Amino acid sequence: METKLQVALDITELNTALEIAEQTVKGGVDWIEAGTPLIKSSGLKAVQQLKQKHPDKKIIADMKTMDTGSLEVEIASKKGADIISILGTAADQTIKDAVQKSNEYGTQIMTDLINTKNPVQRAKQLKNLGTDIILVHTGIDQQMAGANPLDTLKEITNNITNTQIAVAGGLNKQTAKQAAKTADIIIVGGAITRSSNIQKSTREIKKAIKNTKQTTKQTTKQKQTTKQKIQEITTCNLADALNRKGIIPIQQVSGEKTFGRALTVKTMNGDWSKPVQAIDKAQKGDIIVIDASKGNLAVWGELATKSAINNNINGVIINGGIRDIKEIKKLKYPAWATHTTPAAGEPKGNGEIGTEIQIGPTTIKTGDYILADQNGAIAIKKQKINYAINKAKLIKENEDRVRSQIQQGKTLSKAIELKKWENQQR
Ligand SMILES: O=C(CO)[C@H](O)[C@H](O)COP(=O)(O)O
Repeated sequence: METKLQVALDITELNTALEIAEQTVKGGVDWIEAGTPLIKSSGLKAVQQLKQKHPDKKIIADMKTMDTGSLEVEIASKKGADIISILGTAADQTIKDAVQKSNEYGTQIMTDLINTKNPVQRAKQLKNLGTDIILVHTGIDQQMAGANPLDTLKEITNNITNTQIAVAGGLNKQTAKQAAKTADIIIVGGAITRSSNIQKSTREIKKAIKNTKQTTKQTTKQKQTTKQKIQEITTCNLADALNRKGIIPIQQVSGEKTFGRALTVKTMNGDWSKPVQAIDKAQKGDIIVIDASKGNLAVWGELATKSAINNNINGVIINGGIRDIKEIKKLKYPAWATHTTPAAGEPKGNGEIGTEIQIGPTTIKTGDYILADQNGAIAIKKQKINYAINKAKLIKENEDRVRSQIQQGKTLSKAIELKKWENQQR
């Protein structure tokens, strides 16, 4: 069987999902999935409308059923689904009921191995329970921590035969191509739905999975670095990704966006001794984060800035005052502070470098990451950095989709189907 390309419409606005589906069909997609978020926000009319508009395409209802297998397969089948997804972690009885009901309706069951402890063992059981397609799947939340489905796919395809294998989880053109060497169905969500040209990206992925014999070494080469991802996101995306955690309440004074590890400094009002000593202690690429308890006197100015530039320090953030603004701006140095003032204090040597500090609601430790731009600054715990950046990028790509709809003349309220989110209980 030729490898199939299935687009996963994991979006919450039905009209947008239908428009995207249209484009993917033009790009040569084989199967169309009503993603779980789409079904949960718009109901099974998403499946119904997709089937009405694309009667020749297989429509997948990504129900992720965990219980009442028979009932959920029945309602999805009645609405026009050709394939219904059931969670592999569901009870065997749920799977059996789902399979039986799908046989009655002439539909198929795709069991999703997402989050299964022993995927190979469970896949064997699912096959014996009569499931038609086994899906190797790394969920979107797991992807944020850097996981991908390719290793599990290898294990599954080495151990399971005579059953169709699907794969999903952050696949892009390169990884889809690699996966298509062994998988029968390649499921792609974000790399198509969040791309700026849906038709083109569908066509490219479709083409890539056809030529699976060619070398696939480029996976790692093409992987975006943290630095590249940082260039694409803003602190607003990051604030959304972190549910408003880590906000440092300060204002930009000078320079552009910056990113780096925090070197913390605790000092007192106007005491610029420890901040200046921190310049000598900081590593290349660090950001000096000073807590001067919003003191009215400046603890940083032009000379400290010049010294920080010499030491390749990525910026300064001050819970307190800064001065020499004209000069610092001229140097384009990335600087944030609570206020500007012409009055500096004196170097008394109070405080500590590298100690935990608290600015507003946020505790910052040396080694935490900082992203700062025109909107403000955010501290990210080092254990959360990959998740935070990946999630922020995903949020940014979702916004891009809305952005392009506005560009095409839709109002914001229409593009996001705003009314749908109103609390209808009240
Ligand atoms: O089922 C899903 C999430 O649970 C997605 O549809 C699936 O992961 C494909 O989307 P993406 O390519 O964005 O990961």
